[in-house]
Amino acid sequence: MQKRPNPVYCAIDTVDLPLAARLIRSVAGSATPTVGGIKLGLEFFLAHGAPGVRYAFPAPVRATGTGFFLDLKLHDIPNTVAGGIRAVMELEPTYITIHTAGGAAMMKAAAETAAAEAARLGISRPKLLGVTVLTSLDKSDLEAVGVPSDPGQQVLRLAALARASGLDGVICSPLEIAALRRECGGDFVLMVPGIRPAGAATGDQKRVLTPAEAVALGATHLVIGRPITEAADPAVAAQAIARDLGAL
Ligand SMILES: O=c1ccn([C@@H]2O[C@H](COP(=O)(O)O)[C@@H](O)[C@H]2O)c(=O)[nH]1
Repeated sequence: MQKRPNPVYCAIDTVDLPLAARLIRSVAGSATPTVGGIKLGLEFFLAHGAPGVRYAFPAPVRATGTGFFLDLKLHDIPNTVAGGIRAVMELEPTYITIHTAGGAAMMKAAAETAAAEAARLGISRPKLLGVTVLTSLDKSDLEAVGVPSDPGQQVLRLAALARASGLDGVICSPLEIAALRRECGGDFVLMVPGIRPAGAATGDQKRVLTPAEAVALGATHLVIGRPITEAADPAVAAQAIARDLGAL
């Protein structure tokens, strides 16, 4: 039977550089990777920057076709965010995140800068994804910061703004996938954290579903961190998820 592409991006959230390199090798370094991509974000990038990315996620591992999601969640004035995009382009990320709450002008500046820099460097343009409502937040958290809508409505509003501003997709929780697919169409990238295999600890995540549920609803990619990286054997944990999704 034809295997599906593996939709799982494994979140490597650690400041321990050798550990990050080991984790990446274990899930993505073999001839049959157990994840479709690697996500490096705030914690890792603040500690190790671009040299750390090149060390922990070297070209031979990327050459297996493993995607690279650089989850920096940029949020500043348009000129500063454009500069941030320029600064990481040579790492050739597949995806970069910016906060939709930074507004339309910021998102447009980021999208235009990514396209112009990719052309100048002769590399593929990274896809820009807008962070909507963090998956660790629920309705009462939104109310506490002065947003009276429920998370579902707020995510739809921010995703529409992201799309109109030239972004390729958004980060959303699994609970918003179906509505976003209806509103934003089949090509809009839905990168979905808040994913927990049945029985796994939710930790600080509040809007969660299982990997199979999120894929059935129409997620493009799933972001899964601790259920893989904190397992006794991360490669085996990732393999079980991939098998469940028909991707191995
Ligand atoms: O709304 C968001 C946006 C980003 N994330 C990131 O995804 C992973 C999830 O890790 P788990 O260990 O599977 O909870 C993490 O790197 C977050 O920074 C998110 O969870 N929610």
